[in-house]
Amino acid sequence: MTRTPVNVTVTGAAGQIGYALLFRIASGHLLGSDVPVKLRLLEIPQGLKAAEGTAMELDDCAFPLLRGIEITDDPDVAFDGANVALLVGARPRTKGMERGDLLAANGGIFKPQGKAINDHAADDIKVLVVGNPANTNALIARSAAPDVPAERFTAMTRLDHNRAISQLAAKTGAAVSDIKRLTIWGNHSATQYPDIFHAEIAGKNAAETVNDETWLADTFIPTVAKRGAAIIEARGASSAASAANAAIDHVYTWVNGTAEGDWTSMGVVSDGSYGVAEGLISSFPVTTKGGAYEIVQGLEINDFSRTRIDASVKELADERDAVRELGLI
Ligand SMILES: NC(=O)C1=CN([C@@H]2O[C@H](COP(=O)(O)OP(=O)(O)OC[C@H]3O[C@@H](n4cnc5c(N)ncnc54)[C@H](O)[C@@H]3O)[C@@H](O)[C@H]2O)C=CC1
Ligand SMILES: O=C([O-])CC(=O)C(=O)O
Repeated sequence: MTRTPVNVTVTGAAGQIGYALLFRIASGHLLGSDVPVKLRLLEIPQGLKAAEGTAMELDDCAFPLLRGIEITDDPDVAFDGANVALLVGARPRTKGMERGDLLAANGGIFKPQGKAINDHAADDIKVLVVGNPANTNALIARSAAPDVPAERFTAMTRLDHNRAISQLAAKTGAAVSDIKRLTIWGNHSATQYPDIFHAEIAGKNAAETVNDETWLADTFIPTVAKRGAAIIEARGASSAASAANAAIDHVYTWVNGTAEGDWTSMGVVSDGSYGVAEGLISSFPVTTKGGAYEIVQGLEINDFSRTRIDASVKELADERDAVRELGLI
């Protein structure tokens, strides 16, 4: 049977994450090894030539699942009929730029993109925002798309989730595949909270297995939360391949489901669960099935976790207030 290709739009396609991401989408890792895709690459005018170069390389791979590539600097064209949108392109913070300036600059990108998604995307559109500040950029895009169900806008905390699993595996000597039910709460920023109190290592509670609150507070949490900065320091450039890998994992899990007994972390619109103000796009533990996700309910939150979740959610609320003041939402 010939399947209809899925339209996948990638913004910031000529950037470093784009370069690591596009080949894996085209080879079937985003949606599945039997799902053909059509790529739409959105860039700013200065990025179009480099995007064309990447498209030439994609052609040269002769990927059987890749059914077309279109390159444009027009969001209305890029999101026309889009089923999946990966919003990677963002304005990086430059020297002397205040946080408010960064939010304003990104508002100029994510507001029109949200509107273009609202007006042109397919009814089943799923959006992943990677570009930083990812949670608040997702909030801006979502607010500009009132006709799209709010739960279709998500922000990426899967890289943090994967980083936390890897750190926990290294600490305990466990295999990565033995670690389940880890949670990233809050913002994709240094305030994020990687929570191992509900995690399991080979079926045993992770916090009890580790049994070392000093390591948890002073090593594990800051290592995961500041990993992005450590990569920049070491590599001289921000995480690209691991970020692309996490974007693939995020969408693949959203579309294809979490394993029985496990969950993942996604930045999703809060319904008020766990005291996170309704409407904020915050990271939660979620299960996915049939292309939809649900926030895991009923987890007991201890004092150690509560303080840290609250701090990260407060930062999200502050960012929301700042973009509201700027008229972006
Ligand atoms: N959520 C997460 O876990 C992570 C997020 N990031 C973020 O992802 C973003 C992209 O990172 P890189 O690829 O390394 O950056 P990059 O600077 O290499 O590429 C960004 C690309 O976006 C393009 N762009 C800028 N404005 C655009 C617009 N309005 N429409 C379309 N394209 C536009 C630029 O021309 C550039 O080609 C950054 O904001 C970075 O901070 C990076 C790592 C992890
Ligand atoms: O810190 C950055 O700029 C990139 C990022 O989001 C990460 O690696 O987590």
